[in-house]
Amino acid sequence: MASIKFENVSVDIPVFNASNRSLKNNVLSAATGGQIQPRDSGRMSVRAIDDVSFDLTHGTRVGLIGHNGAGKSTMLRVIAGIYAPTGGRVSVEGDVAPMFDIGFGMDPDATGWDNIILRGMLLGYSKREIHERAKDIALVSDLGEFLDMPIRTYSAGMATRLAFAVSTSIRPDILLIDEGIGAGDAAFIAQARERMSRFIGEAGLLVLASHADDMLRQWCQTGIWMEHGRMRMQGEIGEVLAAYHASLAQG
Ligand SMILES: Nc1ncnc2c1ncn2[C@@H]1O[C@H](COP(=O)(O)OP(=O)(O)OP(=O)(O)O)[C@@H](O)[C@H]1O
Repeated sequence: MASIKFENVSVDIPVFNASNRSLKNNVLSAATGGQIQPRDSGRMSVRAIDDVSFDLTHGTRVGLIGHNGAGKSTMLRVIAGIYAPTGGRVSVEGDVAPMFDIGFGMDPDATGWDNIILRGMLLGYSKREIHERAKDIALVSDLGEFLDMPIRTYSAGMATRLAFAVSTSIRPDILLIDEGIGAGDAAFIAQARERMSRFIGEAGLLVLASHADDMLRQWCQTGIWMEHGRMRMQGEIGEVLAAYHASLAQG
């Protein structure tokens, strides 16, 4: 059974080359971003997540809502184990498939075929399993003979196709999606959306960070509204979106 539990989780990201001079005292009133804090010896850090607690259980499809820099992507990275929390506790049960950081686990000098194996193993396949699936994945990517070429020769859209084909070949317990599916032409996006819908249906738990209301309403039943790294509201997706938009309208 898939589950994600955050207990008073905070994430501070140190920033080493920020200019103190450009940071105004009223920076917290800015509409975007996390909370910028001075650290010892003049260094700065951004509190991207601030004391967040929630409990997501199997069958939940939750949308992360909020302004630019509110902490949505950071939250997904913490769930994926890419960032460790600097405070609090995170427990995640189940296999996680992150559909972002699309170049993660890809080697630009290796061929498309080799990258299918590399990324597949990074997502938890055994060597044998990924070799068995490589042909199907290649078909989905629709990259034909380009699969014999190093992926540094691919366009951004072609690399996305490959990463997407590998990522959606697993059956995840937990699926993490950040915003749009990435670069691609209309035909690919249509195919990707269809494949994604099926993929979402198979996952035990979905966390989707997005600014697109239609996507959030279509795929999520509940929402978490983030503001400057804090959780402002959790509830039924329509209610959370309405409250979020009402706050934007007030300025
Ligand atoms: N690598 C990093 N170095 C420094 N600060 C970072 C880093 N990654 C994120 N942040 C900061 O953490 C805060 C939260 O960022 P995050 O990417 O989680 O926001 P978001 O809600 O996903 O935003 P968006 O909707 O624009 O994608 C922001 O203030 C951002 O500047």
